[in-house]
Amino acid sequence: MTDDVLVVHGGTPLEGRIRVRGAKNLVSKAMVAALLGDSPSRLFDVPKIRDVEVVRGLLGLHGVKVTDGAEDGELVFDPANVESASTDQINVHAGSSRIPILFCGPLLHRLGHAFIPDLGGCHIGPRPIDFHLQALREFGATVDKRPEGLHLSAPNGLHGTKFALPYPSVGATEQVLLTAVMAEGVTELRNAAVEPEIIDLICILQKMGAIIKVHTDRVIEIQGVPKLHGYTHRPIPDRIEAASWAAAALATRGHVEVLGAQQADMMTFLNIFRSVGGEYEVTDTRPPKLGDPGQEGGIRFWHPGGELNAVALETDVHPGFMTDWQQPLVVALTQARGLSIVHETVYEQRLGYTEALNSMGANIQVYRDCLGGTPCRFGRRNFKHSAVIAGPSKLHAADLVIPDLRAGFSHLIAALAAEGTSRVYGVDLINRGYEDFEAKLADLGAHAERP
Ligand SMILES: CC(=O)N[C@H]1[C@@H](OP(=O)(O)OP(=O)(O)OC[C@H]2O[C@@H](n3ccc(=O)[nH]c3=O)[C@H](O)[C@@H]2O)O[C@H](CO)[C@@H](O)[C@@H]1O
Ligand SMILES: C=C(OP(=O)(O)O)C(=O)O
Repeated sequence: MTDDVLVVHGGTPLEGRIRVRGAKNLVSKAMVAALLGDSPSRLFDVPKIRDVEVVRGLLGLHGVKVTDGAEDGELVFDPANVESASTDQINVHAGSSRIPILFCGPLLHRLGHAFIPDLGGCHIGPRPIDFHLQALREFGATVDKRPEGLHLSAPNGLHGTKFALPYPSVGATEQVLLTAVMAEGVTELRNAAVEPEIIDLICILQKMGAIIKVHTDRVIEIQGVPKLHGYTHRPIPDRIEAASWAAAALATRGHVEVLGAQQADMMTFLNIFRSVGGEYEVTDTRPPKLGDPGQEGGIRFWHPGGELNAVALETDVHPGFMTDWQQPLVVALTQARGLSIVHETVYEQRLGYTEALNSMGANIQVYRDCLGGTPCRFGRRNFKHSAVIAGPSKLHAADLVIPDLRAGFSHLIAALAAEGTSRVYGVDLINRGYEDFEAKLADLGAHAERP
C-alpha cells in the first residue's frame, strides 16, 4: 500500500484541456458482446483502464484473440477459437471486476455451459446478482452456486421469455440483452434500464445482426436470431469521467475543457452543475476541411468566481442524476453556501466516503431517512443513504485511503481543493475507471507526485 500513494499539494485551480474516450461502463460490455459473433469485431476509443485489461484477460482465456488495431485505442477481437479454449486459469480473475457475470449468456450460447468466478467491482453495498440469475433461469439455464463460483448449463438451449425486473438494473438489463439476442423466440423485458450505455450496447448488438425494439416505458423486445457476426463500433464517451473533471474544475475554482464530453448524455448533470453556480459551454465538433484542421467538440466547465449555491438532488436511474456522479460533485458542494441535500437511491451504502471529507474540514451529516422528495427502497431500512452538506467549508490537507473508484476520485478532488499537502493512499484503484489520470492531472496544472 505504501508505494501506492499520491502526494497532492492542494490549492491550485485546475486549468486546461483533457480528453475522455469510450465509456468504462460500455466498453467492457462491448468486449463481451464480441463473444457472440462468428467473425471478428473492432472497437475504437478503448481507454487504457484496468477493467479493460481484466476483460481482455478473460476473453483471452475463453479463446478470443484480442489484438491492438492500427488506431490508438482500437482493439480487434477474433472469437474463432472459443469452442476449443481451456479455461483452467479462469480463477485468476476472481474478484477483479463485475463483468464476468455478463459472460453467462454468450458462453451458454457458444458452449452450452459456463463457469463464472467470484465477482469484483466497487465495494458499495451488497450488490446482489439475484436478478441476473432469475433471468438466466427464465431463459432455461440451470445455475449451480458453489463456493468457487457459478456453474451454469443450458441442456435444452436458451428460449425467449417474458420477464420484468424488480428494479431497472443496468447489469441485469445487459444480461438479458446478451442472452436474448440468440435465444430461440421473442423476449420481452419490462422495467429495463435505459442508460445511454445500454442503448449503445443495443446499437452494437443491432450491428451484429440482432433484432431489438426499445419501446416506451422501459420495455425492450428482443427477437432471437440463430447467428450474429462481428461489429465495428466507436463507443459513447465516458460521461462519468467527464462529470468528474467538471466537478474537479468547480471544487478547485478552475476551468477544464473536456474534449469528447457529450451534452445529450449529461443533461441532468449539466442542470445541477448550473444550479450550483458552475458555468459550462458546449463546443460542437467541426470536421476538418481544406485549410481548416477542424476542431474536436466537448464541454468547457468553469467556476465563474463568487459563491456557489446549495442544491438538493437525488440519484436515480437514467434519465436521473447518476449515482456515479454524486461523489465528485459532493466535494464541490462543500464549497457552496447553505445546506445541500443528496439522497442516494441507487446504492444503499454509497456515502461512507463523506467521513474522509469531514476529516478535511467538510461538514457532512448522513441520515437513514429519505431526505429527497421521493421515498426510496432504502428508507426505514437502516441505511445511511441521505447526506446534508453544510457549506462553505475550508478544506485542509489530510491522509486519505481510497475506498472505491468514484469515492477515490472525490478524495483526490478534495485533496486538490484543500490547502496544504495530502497523501492519498490506494490511488491505483482510480486506474480502474480513469485513463491516465495522473498525466491528466499534470496537464491541468495540478501539483501531485509519487513520493
Ligand atoms: C460496470 C458498470 O456498468 N457499472 C455500473 C452499473 O453497475 P451495476 O450494473 O452493477 O448496477 P445495477 O444497475 O445492476 O444496480 C442498481 C441497483 O440494483 C440492485 N441489484 C442489481 C442487480 C441484481 O441482481 N440485484 C439487485 O438488487 C443493486 O444492488 C443496486 O441497488 O450501474 C450502476 C448504476 O448506474 C453504476 O453505478 C455502475 O457504475
Ligand atoms: C461502481 C462502479 O463500477 P463497477 O460496477 O465496475 O464496480 C463505478 O464505475 O463507479
